[in-house]
Amino acid sequence: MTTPIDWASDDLTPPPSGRWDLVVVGGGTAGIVAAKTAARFGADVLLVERHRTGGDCLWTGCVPSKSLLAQAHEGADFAAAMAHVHRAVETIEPVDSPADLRAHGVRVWHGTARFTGPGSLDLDGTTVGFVRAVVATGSSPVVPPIDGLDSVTVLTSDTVWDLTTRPDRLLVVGGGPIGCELGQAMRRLGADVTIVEAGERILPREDADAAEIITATLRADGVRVLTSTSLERVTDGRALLSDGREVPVDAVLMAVGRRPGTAGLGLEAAGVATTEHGHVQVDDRLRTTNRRVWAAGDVSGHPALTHVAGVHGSTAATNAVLGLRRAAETTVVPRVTYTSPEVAAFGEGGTLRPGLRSRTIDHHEVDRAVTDGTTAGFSRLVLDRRGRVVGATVVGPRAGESLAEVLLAARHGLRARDIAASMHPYPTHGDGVWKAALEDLQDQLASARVQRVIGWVRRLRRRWS
Ligand SMILES: Cc1cc2nc3c(=O)[nH]c(=O)nc-3n(C[C@H](O)[C@H](O)[C@H](O)COP(=O)(O)OP(=O)(O)OC[C@H]3O[C@@H](n4cnc5c(N)ncnc54)[C@H](O)[C@@H]3O)c2cc1C
Ligand SMILES: NC(=O)c1ccc[n+]([C@@H]2O[C@H](COP(=O)([O-])OP(=O)(O)OC[C@H]3O[C@@H](n4cnc5c(N)ncnc54)[C@H](O)[C@@H]3O)[C@@H](O)[C@H]2O)c1
Repeated sequence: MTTPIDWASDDLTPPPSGRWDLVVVGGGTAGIVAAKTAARFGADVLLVERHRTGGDCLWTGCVPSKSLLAQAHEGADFAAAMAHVHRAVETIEPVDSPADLRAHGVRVWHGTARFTGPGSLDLDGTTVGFVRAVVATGSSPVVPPIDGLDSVTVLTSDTVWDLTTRPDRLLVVGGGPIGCELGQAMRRLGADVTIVEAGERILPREDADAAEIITATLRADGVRVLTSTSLERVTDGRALLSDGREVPVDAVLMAVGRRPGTAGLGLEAAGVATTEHGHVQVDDRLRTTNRRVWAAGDVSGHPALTHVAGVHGSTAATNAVLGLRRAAETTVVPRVTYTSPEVAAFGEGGTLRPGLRSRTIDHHEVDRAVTDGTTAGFSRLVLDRRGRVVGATVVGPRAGESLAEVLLAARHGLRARDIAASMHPYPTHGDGVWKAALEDLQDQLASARVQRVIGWVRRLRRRWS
């Protein structure tokens, strides 16, 4: 996406080689939130961004993908959909702009940062010192070497937004959130789409029942979903798959995961260690092996999600500037795949650990799903022995929104009966979660112990009256 960034002349002049309270490397969600948080605490903050502030989420991730999906679900044509994508990015861009960072008291510099020591950075030839630093350099798509790939158009989530015409036949490699979202969007925009997933099912992080519904929906849309399959090579415009199948293709979209952004960052010079997967190694407070350096966002190995990057960016900056010891949130971390229907989940799920129970409401029992004709889905709560909410999966329209109350409940140790006790508007999709909580409450009430107490109270009342 080529929308230019409005850098001020100040952003293009290297900052004075002084010592900053906090230097933030990377101007994506994690870096922006870290820098603004630190500036709010009165720190002298320098943010260094080598490409464009806003990072992956704004330019190549959440914003364009959700814009494309919205248009695809409406049945727009490709050109109109892409025009909407670009408008949405331009509309949101000012919130992440250098101007907005400056308005928050952050000094912004457009250039590349590289650590030269435990308290110093090289900024394209200028050395600056720091008391503390936050690494927020994000991640980038992995493109595995595959024979003949250079004979077709190879797309990633970085480049797909530059397309001006729709590829007629698209092979998507990888059935994770990117492959499913973009695969469904491109199919609904008219492309012939095949998704090949090496694992036994798509969306491997999600509940198997959720993955089954998304597989069925994609197939109903006309997407070829091939699991336990990978791309072997490309010859003469045909993709040769591991199951022996040949699929004609115009373009291949690589969606097989991401690589943390640590190359050329000079982390060794700073004494910042990385994990075996190449992420910056952080402790539970997001501090690296250099006590003056913190890390947040995709580069840290925590789930690669914008809300995680933002919340952790704030935690890292707060710990760095104020010397607090706040632990990074890792338990109540929601994730949503924005296919139609959406898959929203957090916490415990899948095969349940001993002591946990689940309550599932099929959306055939949710009146709003019936009225809207969107019954492919379910709401599932996972509860501990005391009935506290420790996980959930919702599959359905706007499932991400249905998750909000469950997240609040989990964060505050509330029980299913607390959700059951709060009146919900009728008819909404949120009825699925409410009904799951009510069902659990009714089962508790039906237990022998509770029935004995109820019988005793009844007999007592009869005697008194
Ligand atoms: C297609 C797609 C859809 C997505 N959809 C969602 C979604 O719906 N919801 C969700 O929660 N998440 C989504 N994500 C994930 C989300 O975009 C990322 O988790 C989030 O943007 C990560 O933010 P970050 O700040 O860690 O990194 P980034 O946004 O990648 O920012 C890192 C920045 O650091 C800069 N940088 C790197 N090295 C240097 C250096 N040496 N010097 C200076 N600057 C440097 C880069 O230029 C970049 O701007 C999606 C991702 C993709 C690809
Ligand atoms: N809605 C959202 O929140 C959203 C949307 C898109 C991306 N994201 C973030 O971006 C991250 C990256 O997404 P992603 O989908 O690229 O990666 P991913 O790691 O989540 O999924 C990659 C998929 O590709 C499969 N795979 C790996 N190698 C393969 C091969 N050679 N052939 C076929 N299949 C192969 C994996 O089994 C996996 O299912 C996500 O983990 C997520 O955190 C979030």
